[in-house]
Amino acid sequence: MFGLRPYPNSIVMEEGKKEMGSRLVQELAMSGRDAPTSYIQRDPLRQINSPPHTSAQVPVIDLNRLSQSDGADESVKFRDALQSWGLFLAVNHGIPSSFLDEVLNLSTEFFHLPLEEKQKFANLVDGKEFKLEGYGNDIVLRDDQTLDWNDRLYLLVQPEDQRNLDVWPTNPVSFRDVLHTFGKNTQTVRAQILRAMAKVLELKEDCFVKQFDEKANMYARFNYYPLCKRPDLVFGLKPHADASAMTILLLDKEVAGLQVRKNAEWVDVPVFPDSLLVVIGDGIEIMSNGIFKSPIHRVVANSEKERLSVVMFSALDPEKNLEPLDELIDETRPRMYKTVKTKDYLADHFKHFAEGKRTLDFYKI
Ligand SMILES: O=C(O)CCC(=O)C(=O)O
Ligand SMILES: [Fe+2]
Repeated sequence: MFGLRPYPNSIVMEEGKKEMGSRLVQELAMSGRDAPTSYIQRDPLRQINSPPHTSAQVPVIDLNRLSQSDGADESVKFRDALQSWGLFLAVNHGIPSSFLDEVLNLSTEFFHLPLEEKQKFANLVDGKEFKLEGYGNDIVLRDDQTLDWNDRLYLLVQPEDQRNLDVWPTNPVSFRDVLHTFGKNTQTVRAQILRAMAKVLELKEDCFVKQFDEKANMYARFNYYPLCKRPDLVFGLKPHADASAMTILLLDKEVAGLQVRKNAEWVDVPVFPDSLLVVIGDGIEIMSNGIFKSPIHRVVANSEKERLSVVMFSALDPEKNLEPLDELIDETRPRMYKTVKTKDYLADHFKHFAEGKRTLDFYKI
């Protein structure tokens, strides 16, 4: 989804709306009843079952080769992936596969806990005050909002001193430690990618990496997609672009479902064990002055298998301005986006996501 914390980070939902939003999808799925109308896609342009027609395949990039002196061909692939796809599957990223398995297993264990156990970390207080962090589902801001068929756990991971441990699960017991380590690992992978981005644009190596200072935000979003009886009518996650600067995802090892929009078609992101999926967010699209693309993507629901993803969103310090790098503006490539404070962009995105609009469009010059 949008991924990041809006400001303020706690909102009281209106009467009527809270009934729409306070049910967990897992409960709905277990009840065996049909999906409530609030989950049904009403927009005819958003056909769910449009099967991918294309033979285009999501690029796979070897991160280790990118940094080596003989990695020129990999750099060409990398640049093309960022410009024409806005995402790629990263292999040789340096995180041991046994650790990635642990992250996925613990996440599954959490979602399989009894409801009362998970509710201890709920994002909804007294059934109406919606907190951005914690376990639950979408805040409902509008009567005509279409909800998504997933429950999630959403946690600020960095800066470390701003963590809200009240909503960090203590069950499974190693959950917190593993998330802490995964956050550090993701940060290392992020730095590797940001340096490689600078290199392919022939810029100073640290020009992107230095934007992510110690106040930069990293959020984890654990998405759980229960079985859905009507995947033809309901999205696991509706089409959106990420408002982050960069998103690094650990996807389910067995069940696909994520699709990316490419050349006016939906392309499946394949199951690819031990890889990480790297998605450019609006932040990097803006900083790169539109050279790198923040792609539209969505998750289709599944009537036979549940699915899980662990998503790490990176954004700048909320107080920092988001704007194109000076080095990427000239007469041939004029500035394409207005300057906006990161926290204002995120707040806007939060509103636009509920309305089904794309935030980036409001900042184009
Ligand atoms: O679950 C997935 O595969 C994608 C999740 C996603 O796009 C998001 O959380 O922003
Ligand atoms: Fe996303």
